Amino acid sequence: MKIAVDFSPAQSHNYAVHIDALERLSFSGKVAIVTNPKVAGLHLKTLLGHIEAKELYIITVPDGETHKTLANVEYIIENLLNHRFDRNATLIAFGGGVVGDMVGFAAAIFQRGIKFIQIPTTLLSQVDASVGGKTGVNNRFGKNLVGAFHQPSAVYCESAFLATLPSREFGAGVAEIIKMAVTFDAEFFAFLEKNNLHETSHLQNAVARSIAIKANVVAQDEREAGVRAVLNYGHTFGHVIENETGYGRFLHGEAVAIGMRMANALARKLGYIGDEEEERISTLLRSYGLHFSYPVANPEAFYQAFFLDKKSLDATIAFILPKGIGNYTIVKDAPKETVLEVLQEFDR
Ligand SMILES: NC(=O)c1ccc[n+]([C@@H]2O[C@H](COP(=O)([O-])OP(=O)(O)OC[C@H]3O[C@@H](n4cnc5c(N)ncnc54)[C@H](O)[C@@H]3O)[C@@H](O)[C@H]2O)c1
Ligand SMILES: O=C(O)C(=O)C[C@@H](O)[C@H](O)[C@H](O)COP(=O)(O)O
Ligand SMILES: [Zn+2]
Repeated sequence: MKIAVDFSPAQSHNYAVHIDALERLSFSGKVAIVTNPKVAGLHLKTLLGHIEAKELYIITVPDGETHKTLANVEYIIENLLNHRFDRNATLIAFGGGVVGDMVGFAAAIFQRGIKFIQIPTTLLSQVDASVGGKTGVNNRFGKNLVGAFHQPSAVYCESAFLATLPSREFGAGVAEIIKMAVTFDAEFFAFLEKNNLHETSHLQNAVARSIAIKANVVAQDEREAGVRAVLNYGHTFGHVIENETGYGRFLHGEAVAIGMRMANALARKLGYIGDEEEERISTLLRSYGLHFSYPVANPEAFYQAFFLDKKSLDATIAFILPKGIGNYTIVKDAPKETVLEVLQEFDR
């Protein structure tokens, strides 16, 4: 199957997301596969069987969110310079979203931009991170605060790679799937309520639907001037949680799941969803182990951190909230007291 990411009329960077269709990839210029030791140990041999290149290098970066740093992007770039890479070169991001975001950023800035291909190996990176061209790294101030929009030239999602994924990582990917259903597609949400994604055919269906939603959104609004911000549902809160907890306690998808429940509590207080809708979303999250307790230690500090969010413009915070199920609203005037109430009451 193939899903187009079509930026018409500016078609220069259109590409396709290929699902279970990885055959032979041939390159005339130099190629570097960038991965981490875990993914390399599990799947690199399989990938190498699909690559044909005169000069191929493997670059490994350390595993984990704490390593999604500018220093590691520089490490990738120095490897490319050592091997005399030029503008005809291609990078292949082989791993989860951490590898994908860093490799995409390295490709965006190496000699002002070279091609890269995403071969995502986690559920989260297949349904979300590999599509749409958001690349970048974290720093001590927060998540993804340094980066660039740089679209891949192709994405290959192979379900076979997911066979080795630990169950917590599976759940983290489901969180981003639920995010897309809550905000864009009530029918998809009902599908998720009825069908367990541990069953292969349901998972295949959900992966394809999520990618189609994401492709459609980013094609309309590549640089997040409007609708793309909705893909940030749960993230305004979730990114603060990831940063507060040192990028170690929760996986990205888990922090987003907590963030979605915080956003839902705000949406309920502001009248955009009712108790029943809030409960339906919580029940679905709970069924994938995504119902974590997170008493907010310092609500004021948590609130101040929202101003570092990239959606915060001119000192205004933008909250992405569900409006019923399958629809969204972007709220820029949420009263501070109401937001603080949500944070104070959360999980107590
Ligand atoms: N650019 C975007 O649009 C976008 C979207 C969503 C998330 N993200 C970013 O993606 C990151 C999260 O990505 P992630 O959830 O893939 O995390 P990750 O990249 O850290 O991967 C999760 C873990 O799974 C391991 N792994 C990868 N593939 C495996 C496999 N097939 N079998 C066994 N283990 C495997 C990794 O080595 C890692 O330990 C965050 O940094 C987040 O900010 C970016
Ligand atoms: O593609 C997008 O747009 C998203 O917001 C997808 C998110 O799941 C992802 O975590 C993204 O990296 C967050 O974006 P950010 O701009 O808030 O860093
Ligand atoms: Zn995300």
